[in-house]
Amino acid sequence: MDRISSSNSLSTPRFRCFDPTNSYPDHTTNHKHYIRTFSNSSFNNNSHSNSTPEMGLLINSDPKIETGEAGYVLEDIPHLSDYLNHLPTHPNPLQDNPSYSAVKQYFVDVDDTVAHKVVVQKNGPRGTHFRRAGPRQKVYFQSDEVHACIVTCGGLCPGLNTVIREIVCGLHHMYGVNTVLGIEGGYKGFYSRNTIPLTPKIVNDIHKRGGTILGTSRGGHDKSKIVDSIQDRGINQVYIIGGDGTQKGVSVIFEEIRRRGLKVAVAGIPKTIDNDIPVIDKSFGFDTAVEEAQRAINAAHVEAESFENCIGLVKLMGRHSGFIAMHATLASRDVDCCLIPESPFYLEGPGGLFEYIKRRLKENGHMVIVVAEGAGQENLSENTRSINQQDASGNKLLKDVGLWLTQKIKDHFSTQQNININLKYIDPTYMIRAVPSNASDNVSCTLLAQSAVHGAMAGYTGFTVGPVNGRHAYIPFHRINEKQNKVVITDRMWARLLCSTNQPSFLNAADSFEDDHEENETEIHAENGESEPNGYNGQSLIS
Ligand SMILES: Nc1ncnc2c1ncn2[C@@H]1O[C@H](COP(=O)(O)OP(=O)(O)O)[C@@H](O)[C@H]1O
Ligand SMILES: O=P(O)(O)OC[C@H]1O[C@](O)(COP(=O)(O)O)[C@@H](O)[C@@H]1O
Ligand SMILES: [Mg+2]
Repeated sequence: MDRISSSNSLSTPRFRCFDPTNSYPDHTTNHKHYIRTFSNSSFNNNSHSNSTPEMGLLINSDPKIETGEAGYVLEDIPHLSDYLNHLPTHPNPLQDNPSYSAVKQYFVDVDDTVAHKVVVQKNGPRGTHFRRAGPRQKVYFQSDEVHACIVTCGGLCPGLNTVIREIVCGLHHMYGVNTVLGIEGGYKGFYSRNTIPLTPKIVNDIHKRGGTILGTSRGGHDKSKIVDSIQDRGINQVYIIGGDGTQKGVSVIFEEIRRRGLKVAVAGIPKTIDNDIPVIDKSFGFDTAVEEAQRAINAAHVEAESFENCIGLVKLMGRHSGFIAMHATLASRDVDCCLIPESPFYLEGPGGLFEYIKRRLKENGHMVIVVAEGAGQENLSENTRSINQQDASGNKLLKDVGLWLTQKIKDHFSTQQNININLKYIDPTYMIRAVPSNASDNVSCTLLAQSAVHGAMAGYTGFTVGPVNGRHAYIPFHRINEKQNKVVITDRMWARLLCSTNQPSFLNAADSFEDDHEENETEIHAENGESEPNGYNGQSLIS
């Protein structure tokens, strides 16, 4: 097995994945290949161990990348045994669980990996793969040894409570774990808030409620204090549920835990209503958000139909990624125009928004516009745009594109066209975020939680779990944190949307898009190479 830095080699030898949770004769030699460990004496969960490489622990934090035949690449995740010697293993208790023991295939095979891309060319390389999630034959924790904790960070998203519930129940029912702590109020809760014990009884009904029973927050990520708190409490499995910001925070926490040489498994569970996390097919809560957005769009349509020259305008979530707006538009069929951050638009002149509005009102007497919150920010004038203002987590604060559009449309039609426009603006953001997850998201949450639990019990650490082409995989942080997932407007999904609304593409007359946004275009093409042809990360909703 070779370890490489990046490239796909077609000439590498035949390969067998090394999985420390299954017994193979080449176990030790293989693993020592990329992580050298001199000692595990620094493992001490009761003092703030500050082991450094100089003190005896040599830690390689490079990505674990292995190659195989025909351009096969495995982007692997860290394992506790990478930096801790002589960790005892135990048979997986699921082997005695009647639900799992009957069929061997319920356990993950050592060679199972999940392909990042499913659309491939006949002679192309096999490409990037991730380790498949699921139960292993061996575990690295005994049931009564596990002290787990769960924290939720960032904005709300439907399904948070379901994930909490299923981690607690998964640990208890599958692995006999009884000690799970809830950290209240996001990252800062590790050092400034109380904890609550979580048992299957306490979490029994929480999936029916919106929000998170643990509370959440932005900001307050203090790596040292968080890891101190983890050590002080004797926690050895950390489940962190949150979005793109949170996953960056998990990565930092994991690095510190590894630096201190702690036997603590760290698992990130991606939560993003905006669907802006790369690699994974989609995040839990997304389907619920799209479904809930239909209510706002329906209301806008009813209003628009009822008044003369009426426009229903709905602002949906999506700071940098227009997935909710795009899918809500495609689902609704009542939307005449969808504006997203990835597709710059303009108001005046041929091919612009005003021209289109005028035509639709003439043809139909009313129209519905859906705008993602991050759309058109480049159009908002300097005095309406909040330059450099950030929330506690460092996210740029956006101005309300809905209010801006409302004003611009009204001004334009009353002064320049002498047409009195009725405009009904709906911002359902917090109503959408606060609902409980729907049935399909509940299933996603359950699978995510269980995959995270299987991974941590098997000693894996420093990973984010998520569906990749419909199969759950353990994804290394560098892949999750390297970029944001965005709608690729050169992919066919955007063409489908343009076709369904019949709106202008805003591409033809916008010379500025080609000239002034050269960097943007490069980015779009680069991303296009990374994404599936359907414009979605993985599984297509509409093929
Ligand atoms: N680059 C980063 N490094 C460490 N922590 C971060 C980073 N970015 C965000 N965080 C922390 O992650 C948490 C959630 O981030 P935020 O952006 O608010 O929400 P989300 O995770 O939903 O994107 C916050 O507590 C924030 O301090
Ligand atoms: O008002 P808040 O709580 O900062 O949340 C608003 C933001 O939350 C989101 O819904 C989700 O953002 P996160 O992924 O950072 O949680 C964004 O679409 C929106 O801008
Ligand atoms: Mg975010």
